[in-house]
Amino acid sequence: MNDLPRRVSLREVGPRDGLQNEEPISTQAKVELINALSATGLRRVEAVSFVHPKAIPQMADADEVWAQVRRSPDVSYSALVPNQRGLERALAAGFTELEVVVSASDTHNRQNINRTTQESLAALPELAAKAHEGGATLQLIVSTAWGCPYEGEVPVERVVWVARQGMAAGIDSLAYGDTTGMATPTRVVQLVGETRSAVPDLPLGLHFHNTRGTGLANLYAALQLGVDDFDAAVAGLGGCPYAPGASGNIATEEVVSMLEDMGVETGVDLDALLEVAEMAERFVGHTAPSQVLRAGPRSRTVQA
Ligand SMILES: CC(=O)SCCNC(=O)CCNC(=O)[C@H](O)C(C)(C)COP(=O)(O)OP(=O)(O)OC[C@H]1O[C@@H](n2cnc3c(N)ncnc32)[C@H](O)[C@@H]1OP(=O)(O)O
Ligand SMILES: CC(=O)CC(=O)O
Repeated sequence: MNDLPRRVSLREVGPRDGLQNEEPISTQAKVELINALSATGLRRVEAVSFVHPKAIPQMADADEVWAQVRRSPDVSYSALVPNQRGLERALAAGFTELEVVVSASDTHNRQNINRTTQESLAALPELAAKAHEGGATLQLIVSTAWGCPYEGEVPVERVVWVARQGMAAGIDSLAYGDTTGMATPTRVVQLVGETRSAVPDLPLGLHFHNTRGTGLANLYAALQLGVDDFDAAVAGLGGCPYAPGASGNIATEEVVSMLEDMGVETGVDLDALLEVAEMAERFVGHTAPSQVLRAGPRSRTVQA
């Protein structure tokens, strides 16, 4: 086994990515979910997105949710934005960590953001400047980084070109989104390698969906390259309503269960997280994809 990072930083995206693909749940339930996640040892939570309420009705109450969350001093909360209006709303709400999403493939960007990739990228320098003026950091999340549900393959050069544009625009960090779970370990190694050559100083996080069952294998491949920053969603919820076939993120409790057993610290209390995963499942009203939620932690035994 290659040397692995001693510790990883997990960003919990359940309250945003997890809930954007479900029937809307109440503001109160969202607040309870974020509060409960904040008490599990998770240090980063993407709480809401400031998008058009017609595009994603599930996030229409982002301001109310954020106003009611009991903010833990141990947790950094962030918000996803698609454009300048979203960024202004997020700054006005008091967020100091923002993510802007741009897809590497034009077709998904048009479906999702109603702009070409180039149009979204052209807006980035101003977004980064406005974020910094407002005292916030801005991460660029490049969606469809390993493939697009409309266009299929997305060339690595295209994805790296988007990353370079982001760096030139002044973003603080980069994340790649595997929107519909098209990554495999080989493709992860290739894209991470090319990205490190192209933008070596840009901190890189990875956001995997488990649509094709390769989520944890992808994470492990990245871990072996020293990547130590990952998104995951409680109970394995998630998916983009503008990406047909998209399904859940890698489940946070699966990531924590695997990593802790491998000696990689996450800082997360697995038992506490599993209770929150049960809560999330209750809130969405159906069985969630997480397998650790079904099977329980490795320490769980049954009577012989
Ligand atoms: C891979 C993933 O999971 S990404 C996350 C999931 N996907 C998403 O969240 C999709 C988000 N997409 C969107 O919200 C929309 O497509 C947008 C806002 C980006 C673009 O929509 P457009 O209709 O092109 O917006 P446009 O700039 O033309 O503005 C139209 C109206 O929307 C308003 N608007 C624009 N952006 C926002 C925003 N972020 N929040 C609220 N209202 C907005 C404008 O003020 C304008 O209002 P007006 O008609 O009263 O003047
Ligand atoms: C912003 C995201 O949610 C990333 C993705 O899934 O492409």
